[in-house]
Amino acid sequence: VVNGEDARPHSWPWQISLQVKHGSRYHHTCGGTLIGPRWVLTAGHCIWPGDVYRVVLGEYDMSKQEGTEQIRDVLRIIVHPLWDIDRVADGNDLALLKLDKSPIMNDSVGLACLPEAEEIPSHGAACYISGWGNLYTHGPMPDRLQQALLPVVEYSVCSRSDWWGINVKTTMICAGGDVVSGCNGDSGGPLNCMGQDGRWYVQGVTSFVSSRTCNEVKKPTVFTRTSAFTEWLSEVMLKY
Ligand SMILES: CC(C)C[C@H](NC(=O)C(F)(F)F)C(=O)N[C@@H](C)C(=O)Nc1ccc(C(F)(F)F)cc1
Repeated sequence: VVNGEDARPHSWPWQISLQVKHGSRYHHTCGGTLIGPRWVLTAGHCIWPGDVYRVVLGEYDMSKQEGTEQIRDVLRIIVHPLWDIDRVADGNDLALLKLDKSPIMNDSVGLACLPEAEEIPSHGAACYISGWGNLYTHGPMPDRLQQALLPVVEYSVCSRSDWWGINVKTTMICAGGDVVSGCNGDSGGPLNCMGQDGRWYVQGVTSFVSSRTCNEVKKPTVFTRTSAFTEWLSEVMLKY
């Protein structure tokens, strides 16, 4: 997250760290969101065939053992059937991870809400990105979870030719801009928007930023819009 701030510890209890095994060690590769007792939502582009993953919940400061961390193995990975790394602009950048067993729900680990089908956060909606992604383009990863309030950019603006043009679809949400943005390593994490009921909804899954720089003017961060995939999400979680 570029130009964000340290989140208050465990204030986004559904935020997870997706970690990939390299040799004998695991390291953070993407964010994700706990949306069911045994289900984590992340980005399709976070998943590489053959890699071994684990999920760390209740994480805050990556440099410390805080006693709130819970580690789970990934039993099954379902990537959206239409996701294609060579067609990023087509969207569908989603994957569901089934955990070997549910984490213990407590003050540090909890569920995010999924929005209703086709619910679009209004332009004024308060949406926060959260993640351990780079603090700036080619910059360092933070130790502590970062957050930033990202203004939602209407599709009519985001799809202008000098903005994302035809690379943004209505199954995506644009938010942020040239000051605050997501950055590499935030992939798969949530765009947290507060609903009328005062609950937090995961309206987006961090998908892409400009390949030139994370916070580029007229290239807001692009999220997969979860309310466009409610049927697929519920089908998968019911079936597997
Ligand atoms: C691996 C990528 C598919 C996703 C990767 N995502 C991220 O770094 C994050 F954290 F913002 F989610 C990214 O934006 N990386 C930059 C370097 C990139 O490739 N951006 C990008 C790729 C394709 C398009 C498109 F859609 F226009 F084809 C736009 C931006």
